[in-house]
Amino acid sequence: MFKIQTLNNISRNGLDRLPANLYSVANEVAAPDAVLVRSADMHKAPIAASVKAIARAGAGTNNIPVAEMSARGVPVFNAPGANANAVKELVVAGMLLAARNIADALGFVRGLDASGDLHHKVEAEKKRFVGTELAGKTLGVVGLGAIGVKVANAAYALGMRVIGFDPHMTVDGAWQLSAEVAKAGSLAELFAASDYLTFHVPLNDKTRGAFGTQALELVRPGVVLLNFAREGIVDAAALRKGLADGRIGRYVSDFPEADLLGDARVISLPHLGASTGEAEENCALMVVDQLRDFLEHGNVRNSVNFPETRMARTGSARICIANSNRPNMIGQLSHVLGEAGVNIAQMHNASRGELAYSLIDVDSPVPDSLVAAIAAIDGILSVRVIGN
Ligand SMILES: NC(=O)c1ccc[n+]([C@@H]2O[C@H](COP(=O)([O-])OP(=O)(O)OC[C@H]3O[C@@H](n4cnc5c(N)ncnc54)[C@H](O)[C@@H]3O)[C@@H](O)[C@H]2O)c1
Ligand SMILES: O=C(O)[C@H](O)COP(=O)(O)O
Repeated sequence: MFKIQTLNNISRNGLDRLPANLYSVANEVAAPDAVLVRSADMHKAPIAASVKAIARAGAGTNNIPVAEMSARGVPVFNAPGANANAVKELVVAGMLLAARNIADALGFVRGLDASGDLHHKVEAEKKRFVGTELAGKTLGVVGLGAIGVKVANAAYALGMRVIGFDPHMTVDGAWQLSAEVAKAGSLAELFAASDYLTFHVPLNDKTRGAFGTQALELVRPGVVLLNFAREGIVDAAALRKGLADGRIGRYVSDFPEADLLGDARVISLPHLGASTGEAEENCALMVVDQLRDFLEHGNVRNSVNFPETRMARTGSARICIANSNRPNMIGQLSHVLGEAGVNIAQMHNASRGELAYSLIDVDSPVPDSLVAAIAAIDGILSVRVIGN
């Protein structure tokens, strides 16, 4: 029986894919085998030594101590693209909210006194909310991954000119991107050309503050800045300076900030990007399937720290080993197996950066003494036996 701890609400349809005879699922679990999480901050509390995998039912994994998990030989999974359409739709809504002054206009109507001539009040005041159209404006998209590509294509379909920047774009992403989206040679070029600017990059040491004081010098006065990625992508000081001097016309964000709540130029949503029934279900289905494949077979799909590793089972016991990616690890492993008289039926080894992962199917049961001998090899991060 595998014990799964959920740190957030996970879509029921996903959890229903965990058969009750094999899995128990709860919020509070002693010694869980795996954790299912969305945005809960896993940096704050220690992660139990029993945890063999963490599955993020969403895209961003900055709430998970991925490097620490790598050092422990624990894979972190996510659900690439599973919530991208939901975010795309909200970004389009965000551009429209800003362009047409919709939040202010709604506030005005909500505050109207129902008595008297409503029609007159509406017609007299509507000039306060005159907006602009998206068509013909230029959108700059930073990060052309699952979300950025969809946003770029949608904006083009709305009649916008679109320019994008992503130095690490995948071939799949390039196939999906409209040929009409122009490629910016640099961030500076993109900043200078954009009426609307949207970020769709993960938060990490390279992207933190990607919109900072330098960007502020380059952007068009009155630019509409959209941040549906992560709060830290937009530098706090640059944002406040840009709003104060009018360089930033509007800031539309999924991450409300306390001191900007009352600022009419700031439109904040409560981290709603992926909050649709469809996206929540897509994410949960994807990561639950990946988690099961890992726990039951050791296979790795869509991990952010482990290499893709899949091998059909031979029906015998399987040893799953994560180790530091350095010379002679396989040599030492096969030596230890040979010493224990255990024959390798088939094996698959893959590496990613500093980590390597092996699946070894063997012809006979794996004694505890062999597991201990493998674990004792210098550089072994984790070892697990399935189907003994
Ligand atoms: N608001 C929400 O609810 C919500 C929902 C989903 C994702 N997100 C955030 O959006 C991010 C992107 O999601 P995604 O599904 O598109 O991820 P993704 O991995 O498909 O795409 C990210 C893209 O950013 C690019 N990139 C990385 N560093 C870059 C840099 N320095 N400059 C330019 N491009 C760079 C990558 O090459 C990749 O193409 C997530 O990491 C997450 O933080 C937010
Ligand atoms: O990175 C993500 O997938 C989003 O930020 C969604 O977060 P959520 O699952 O907490 O809605």
